[in-house]
Amino acid sequence: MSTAKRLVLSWRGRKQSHDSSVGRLVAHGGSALGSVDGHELDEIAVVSSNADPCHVKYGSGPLSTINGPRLVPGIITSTGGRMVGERLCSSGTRLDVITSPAQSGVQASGGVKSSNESVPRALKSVSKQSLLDLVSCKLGMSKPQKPRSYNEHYFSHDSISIACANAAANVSSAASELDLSRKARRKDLRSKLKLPSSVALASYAEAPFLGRWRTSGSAAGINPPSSNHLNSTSSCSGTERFGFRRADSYHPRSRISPKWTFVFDPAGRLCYYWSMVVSLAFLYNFWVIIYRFAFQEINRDTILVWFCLDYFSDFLYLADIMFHFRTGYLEDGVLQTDSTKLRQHYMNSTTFYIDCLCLLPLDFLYLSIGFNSILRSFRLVKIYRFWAFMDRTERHTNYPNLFRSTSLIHYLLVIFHWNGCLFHIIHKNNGFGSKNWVYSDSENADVVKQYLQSYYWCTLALTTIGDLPRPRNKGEYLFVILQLLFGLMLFATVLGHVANIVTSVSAARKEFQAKLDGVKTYMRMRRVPNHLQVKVIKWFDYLWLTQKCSDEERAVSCLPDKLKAEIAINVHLDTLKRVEIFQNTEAGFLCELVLRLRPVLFSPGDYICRKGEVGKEMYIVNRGRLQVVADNGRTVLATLKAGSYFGEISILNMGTAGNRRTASVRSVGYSDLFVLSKKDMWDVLKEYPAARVRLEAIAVKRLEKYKKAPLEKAAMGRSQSTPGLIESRGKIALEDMWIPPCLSGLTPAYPRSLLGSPPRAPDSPGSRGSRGSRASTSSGRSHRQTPASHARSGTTLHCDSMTQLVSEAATPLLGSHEALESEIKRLRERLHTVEAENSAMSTKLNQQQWELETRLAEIEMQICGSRSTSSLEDNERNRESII
Ligand SMILES: Nc1ncnc2c1ncn2[C@@H]1O[C@@H]2COP(=O)(O)O[C@H]2[C@H]1O
Repeated sequence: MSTAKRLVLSWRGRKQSHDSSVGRLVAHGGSALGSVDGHELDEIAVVSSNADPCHVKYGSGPLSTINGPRLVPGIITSTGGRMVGERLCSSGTRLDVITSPAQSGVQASGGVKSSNESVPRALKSVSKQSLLDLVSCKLGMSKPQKPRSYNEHYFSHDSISIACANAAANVSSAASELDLSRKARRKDLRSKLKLPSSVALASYAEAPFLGRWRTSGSAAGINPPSSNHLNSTSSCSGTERFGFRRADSYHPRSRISPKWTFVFDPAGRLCYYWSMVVSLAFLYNFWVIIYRFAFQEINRDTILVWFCLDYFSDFLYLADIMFHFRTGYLEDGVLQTDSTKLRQHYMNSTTFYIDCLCLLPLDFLYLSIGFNSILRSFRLVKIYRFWAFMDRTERHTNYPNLFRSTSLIHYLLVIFHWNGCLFHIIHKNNGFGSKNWVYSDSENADVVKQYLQSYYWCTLALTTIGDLPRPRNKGEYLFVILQLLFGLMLFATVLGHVANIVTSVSAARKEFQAKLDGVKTYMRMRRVPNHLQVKVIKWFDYLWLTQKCSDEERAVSCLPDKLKAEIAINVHLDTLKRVEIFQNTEAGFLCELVLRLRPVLFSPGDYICRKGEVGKEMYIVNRGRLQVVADNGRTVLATLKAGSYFGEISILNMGTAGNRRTASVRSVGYSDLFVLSKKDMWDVLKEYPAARVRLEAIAVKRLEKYKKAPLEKAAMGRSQSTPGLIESRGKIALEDMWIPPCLSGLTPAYPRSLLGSPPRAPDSPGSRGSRGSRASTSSGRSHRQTPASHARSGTTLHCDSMTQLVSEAATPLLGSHEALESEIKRLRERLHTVEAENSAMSTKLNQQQWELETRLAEIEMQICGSRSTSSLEDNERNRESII
């Protein structure tokens, strides 16, 4: 067992026996998923896993290198302004120790590969983390990266020491403690490894870097550490996988002249453009070889030009072989970048032999048989490159049907071209005994005309249009029959392709039409009123005109969740950013929300919500105009435009009417909104208590603003009859509610106790919490309802709902006995609802409280754990002390 492997095991042992937060050991073997079975560990690196998201990079895209930077996809790598040592000193509470086989003692750290147990966790965290990164980048939340010194780039022994020294000067005493504990831990590790002190945990590898230039001077001492292969990735997007780096710039001591090296990512753009160039070279051969063979006359005057073009295309073929030597490939899903492996992989592949075959130098035969372009026919084997290029273009293009049509036409033209040239060759060689069956003036015409005549003949034959000169002998008959049969097949194939293209072009329209027809049939069957039918059809019109997909969720349903999330972020985030309520909130919070948004479309005049309804959703205006209207439906209290939001008050239970809508909102024209359900909102808020406090604070402010606005007046005018913006009077038992004495005689079923309460006495002992006038109560309420208190209080909803009950109970407008009775019934029902909600709310709050406490305890444990020294005894002591 290698020393490094022992290190792994020893760390694993420690990991099992201690809290996992103390250190995380990540083994780096040869296999993609970090299995160390059968692999020697050759590299060791220490990476802090709690780096700032924007200072942390993952394998760019889904791929990572195995032998260059050696990253398993999803493993966090240090990239940011803070070097590892610094992070270790200042904030790291968890260490990832990456080991791999000792090439010469412990050599350069080639990168990161996780141990079996750490991989799934890392992958999981990464998918979320990368989304967070995406959101952070989109929001511009990423912290500016500090310019890094050479030492900061790499976590060599020196760099760690220097970083620790630098950091020690800056960080707090707590950080220094952590620093010390880590130094002790490193010492401990060193002693376990029995390595000389000059060999640091983070060592260098002699591995190439993915898409990076490096110097040939890759002596152990000056090699950069592997983790940097992604360090210089330009953005948080993690999409750029090709870049260059001079390794001599890594280390000031380096005096070796730079020799550039690079590896191409097969999925990268560079590879794509290169395949385009090679495809052009192939196309040249594809069109020209047969043409020059059929019409050899053209060679006489232009031989030099043809030579130049031929050998230029050969040069491109040759360059393609070189290119292949430096093109990475995937092994177990991980991009290989090791030059030796790349070379071996290419040379052992069929592609290599095909590429060599393409360049078979039959040209030497020119010397004996003279110039004949058919000797270059092996160049056509390169067609595999052309097909690959076409496939990729078809996958990537935004106009697939246009591309398919163009490609089909091209294939047709090429087939006609080859067929025409073949026909001309037969004709030139005296046909099948006679030349009567071909056009007569061919002999005298110039080359271009002869070519066009042949092409024309083939077009007639292959499109089965006919009108060909009649064949005379058997050979001619046979040839023309074959031509016509081939033409038939070709025609059928082309028709099929064209039909496919046309179908896919009109697929969206057909689907839309089918939906519309279905709805129309349904409305006719159910005798839906005409005006409604017209409204529905207009809604479809708008949908079609704005090119909206009626079922956006279904459109992306086949994608994996992570991709869906990324799409959702890109589609919705801009809208969310405009919404004040979500500005300056945590990226993770937004990320969670964005995944839960559903687009909806409202027609002109539609009420999105009505005052007094139970609020179940909040809305964000993406496009369109909406009006907040008073009860009468005419008084407009506010107009909402893109970027506005509404419906938050009831779903946050902030209104005086608890979870009831405080106003009605109507769509003026077609409105394009995002809906966020109450459940989703609360699910997210559960995880982000700070965001919740903030949202509630904004909601409180908004409520106050509404109250100052005309809404208050409008609401007051009709607040006696409807739930809504009615001022809080505190919590009053139903029994204590006041009934106007004039009605008491008419209410035999009504509890007598109710009648005893003084009429709307604000200071009544029965009206707990009621103080002062309506206005003062209002301000008192808003004062009481601080976000924090609201967030913590499980009684707010109860209070609000009861307030509403009180207000409604205090309504003096009930004119008759029946009305009173029905009102009592209604109030009782509502009371039950409110009680049910209240108990559900308290359960939720209890759960939240429990979660917070647990989290707090965890963090305390972590802090204690990270301060501990590496020794077992210390950890044990810490644990005890925590307990
Ligand atoms: N005066 C107002 N100005 C703007 N928006 C309002 C006003 N009154 C109510 N709203 C919004 O309309 C929404 C109606 O439902 P909610 O009470 O849940 O939340 C309400 C607010 O978001």
